[in-house]
Amino acid sequence: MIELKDITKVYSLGAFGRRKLTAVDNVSFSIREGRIISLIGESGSGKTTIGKMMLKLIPITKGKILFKGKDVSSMEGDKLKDYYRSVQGVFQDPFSSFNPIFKADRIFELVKSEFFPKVNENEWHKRVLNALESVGLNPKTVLNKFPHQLSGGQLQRMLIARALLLDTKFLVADEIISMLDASTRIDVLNILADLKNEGLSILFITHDLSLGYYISDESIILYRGSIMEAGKTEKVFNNPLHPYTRMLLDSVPRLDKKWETFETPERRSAEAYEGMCKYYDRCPVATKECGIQKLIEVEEDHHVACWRWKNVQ
Ligand SMILES: Nc1ncnc2c1ncn2[C@@H]1O[C@H](COP(=O)(O)OP(=O)(O)OP(=O)(O)O)[C@@H](O)[C@H]1O
Repeated sequence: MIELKDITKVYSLGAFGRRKLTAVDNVSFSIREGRIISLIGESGSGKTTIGKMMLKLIPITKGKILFKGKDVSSMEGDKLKDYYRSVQGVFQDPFSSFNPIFKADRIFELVKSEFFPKVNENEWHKRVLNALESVGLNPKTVLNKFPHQLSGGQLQRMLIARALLLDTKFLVADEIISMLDASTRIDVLNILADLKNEGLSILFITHDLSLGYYISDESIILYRGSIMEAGKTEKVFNNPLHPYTRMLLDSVPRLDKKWETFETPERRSAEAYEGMCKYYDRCPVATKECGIQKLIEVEEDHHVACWRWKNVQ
């Protein structure tokens, strides 16, 4: 349904934009209907940049994004509007998506005036009630309230309801539960799982491995803008073959284990990894032969960007 082909994003930095930063480097993946893919990586690995390019919030430097086979970058006017009926995003901080001086349900009125001006008020009200109920919200508790009178979890669910009003087929969910407390997190995760069962596809952006494992069919592990490992979630998590994925999984705190210090390999110097694998400076199994790595299929539905994957213990 949505396909990223060799996507690269280079940001210009500094006063005259002379310094360049490659935030996303030749990334390709696709998401089919009714699937959840987790995009997992530490801060700065390029997750949000990928989500923003998919939502056309920032331009792509190189590569293509196809939605149902059509190039997204050339969409304008009515075609772009159609795209936004199908593809929507929900972001980490629900408070920043609401204007504090207006009631929170104004987000629904804006959807109506922008996308459904001809739908009559009664019909629209019914649609809003349905959307709220499908994300587990009682309309009486959330309608007619200002954002500060609602909790982060309620606001986040209202944003998901807003996306549903648009008949969304694909949702970019960028760290949407990081700011919620544990019990609300599970509620929102379960809502996403229900929506997936109804055919919604989701790019679930997270730095939290356990959330990715809990919810997704497939997982992509990103490091410095490149995919290190990707595949079916069970394969990536139960048989991690990239040293970076191993390191990430080893650093997840476990309830049955007390904290202990790990020996981290000494970092190699930054110059030493010019033309080398992106993980070269931290990798415990790296050798001087580790050039720029491409994804290799190591088994069905499991790809790893490490030629030494057999040496990863
Ligand atoms: N507008 C921008 N201009 C310049 N550099 C940017 C811009 N936006 C992001 N970056 C840089 O691009 C890299 C990737 O950022 P991005 O926000 O995509 O990462 P992330 O994995 O989503 O991180 P986080 O989990 O902290 O949100 C980072 O080094 C960041 O500093």
